[in-house]
Amino acid sequence: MSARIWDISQRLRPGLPVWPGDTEFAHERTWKMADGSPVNVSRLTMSTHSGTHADAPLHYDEAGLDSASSALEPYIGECLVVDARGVGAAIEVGDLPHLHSADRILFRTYETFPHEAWETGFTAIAAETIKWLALQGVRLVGIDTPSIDPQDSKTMDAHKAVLAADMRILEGLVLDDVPEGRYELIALPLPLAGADASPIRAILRELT
Ligand SMILES: N[C@@H](CC(=O)c1ccccc1NC=O)C(=O)O
Ligand SMILES: [Zn+2]
Ligand SMILES: [Zn+2]
Repeated sequence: MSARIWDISQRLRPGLPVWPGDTEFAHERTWKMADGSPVNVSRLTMSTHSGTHADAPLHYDEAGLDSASSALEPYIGECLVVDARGVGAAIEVGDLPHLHSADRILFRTYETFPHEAWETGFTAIAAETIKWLALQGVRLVGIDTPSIDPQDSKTMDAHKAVLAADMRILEGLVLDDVPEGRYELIALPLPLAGADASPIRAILRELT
């Protein structure tokens, strides 16, 4: 019996809700079998932060690594899924369970993931919480909302705290069907040279 897999990735399709003002998701057929081409080929137009994605340090640090340069270790390995529903504007240190040892933490904040509409006022992560997680040895933090900072943030305090601790970030996860607990995370960024983020196919696999 193979280990159970949870797909925690948004479906990338035209109409995907994106950050206000960001690039809409689109794909266009550039070679068509219907027109006699031997194959169908398409072109994608999308934001680096479309759907479920991994921020690269370059997103919040002009001198930071791009998506093609980051080590892969943070994005694959044991993780802890934490239910943070109802905590309000930001996940505070007091909202955290006793972590034991966790290298990667994923936070669920939505009762139901808003697949069809952009939701403002989403839950962020307080910078103090990022600093505390870094002291616990956490290398990667993930969340089901579009950002670890509030939508109107101009100082990006949580991203700056991630930078100071050289942690990695996943955003736009879909955790509705995932019970709290420990899993194997596989969520690798694409080697997109020069990119500030990368779409990912994020999955959780049951630990055996
Ligand atoms: N997923 C992004 C959201 C974000 O910061 C953003 C995305 C598109 C355009 C502007 C953005 N941020 C601030 O203006 C993040 O890393 O938080
Ligand atoms: Zn992002
Ligand atoms: Zn981010």
